[in-house]
Amino acid sequence: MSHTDAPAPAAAEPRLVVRTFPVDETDPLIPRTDPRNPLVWLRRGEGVVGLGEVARIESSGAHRIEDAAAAWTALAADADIDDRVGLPGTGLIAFGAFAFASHSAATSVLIVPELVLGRRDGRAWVTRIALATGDPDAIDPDASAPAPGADAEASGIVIPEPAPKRKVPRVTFTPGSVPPAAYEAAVAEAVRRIDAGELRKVVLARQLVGELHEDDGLRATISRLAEDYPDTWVFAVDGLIGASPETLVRVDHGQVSARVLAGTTSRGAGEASDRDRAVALQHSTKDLAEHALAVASAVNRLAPHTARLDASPEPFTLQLPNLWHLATDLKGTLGDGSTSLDLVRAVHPTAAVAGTPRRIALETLAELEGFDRGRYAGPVGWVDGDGDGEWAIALRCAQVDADGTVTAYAGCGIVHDSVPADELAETDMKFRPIVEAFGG
Ligand SMILES: C=C(O[C@H]1C=CC=C(C(=O)O)[C@@H]1O)C(=O)O
Repeated sequence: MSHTDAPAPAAAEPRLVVRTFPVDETDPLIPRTDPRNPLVWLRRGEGVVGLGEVARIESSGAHRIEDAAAAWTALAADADIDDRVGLPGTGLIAFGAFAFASHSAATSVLIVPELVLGRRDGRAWVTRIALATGDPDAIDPDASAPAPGADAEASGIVIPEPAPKRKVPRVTFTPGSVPPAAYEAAVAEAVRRIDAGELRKVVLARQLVGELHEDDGLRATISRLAEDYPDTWVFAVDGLIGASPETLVRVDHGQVSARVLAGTTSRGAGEASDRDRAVALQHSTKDLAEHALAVASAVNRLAPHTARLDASPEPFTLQLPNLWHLATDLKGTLGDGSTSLDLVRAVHPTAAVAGTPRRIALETLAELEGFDRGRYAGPVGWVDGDGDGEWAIALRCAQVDADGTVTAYAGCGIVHDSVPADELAETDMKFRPIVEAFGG
């Protein structure tokens, strides 16, 4: 019997082989990521960047988050993981970005990179992820368990050199489908509906659109965001790029946290006027009402999953280079073994990006905005093999499409005493990070 007549072996399911090693240093991270498809998650210089792609989970529709979560759990359950660092972001991870709305044409993605470089708490690491088919001949020998004491170098892992610093690409933005006057009219209509008792709050956004001609300039844009807005989550996932100050939810070994933002004012010109603006924000009935609804939506959705959940007693003012926000931090303990993606599903969309009541707010914003938000205001972040992860709300961001179209988004919470011209001015403040990071 020739070998071709032998019974075919059962097709083996592909499985991920994951090796994390400590290394001396991975700084700077952003200049080492893939120039064309950067994967980035950073705050205050710490976090992870990814290169390459070994697996991608795509989903869409009303069940996009739970479908992705189930596929991820199945993929991770089978993975062969050797993590010699043991920090958040080491071992197996996927970067993710989800569409805001169930009806969106945008796909939601979880991307497993081939190489992850990270730094946290003064430690640096590299993770290599390979897809093995189960056929011993197909397994990359370098990706199988390294000999005891082997390090990244001995395992054949080469850390990419950082690219030289370059100027940010220049993108000229113009209003998208909602010109400024139409935005003001939409805000006025939302206030009318709120006053008529149809809903209490709705978040209305508008877009700016531009064209990117240099497809490898994105690392400079992301570096600029990280330099100018170090206290935000700077992210890049599948062309979605931004610097969000709002933590949707983090899960780390049973600990849950979130930062809820809603209520905004501009920075003052001098020190005294800047302080006055923050104090006025903290006492503004309009902003406090807008904020309280956002906190209530997050707390009500997280509470069933937590054994304990504490909120900072009063909203505090969060200073960013372009504006002040009202902020509330939530901290708690997981009560039901949920993963970070389970909690993402539970809380998204909060009233910081949708409104109250949620269903009516979603219908109202879809009608009054008149465009597909794509992944703007959706969850963006990462999840690990145990389900822990960090997720922000994709704000102060733009989606860069394969044809070079750049769509930036900004929105405002509208309540009964919102003034259309003020809300329009607020969107301009919120566009600033992303417009400037594209040379504007
Ligand atoms: C919807 C956005 O911001 C939200 C987060 C913080 C403050 C907000 C506000 O004051 O309106 C928004 O709720 C956006 O930046 O596009």
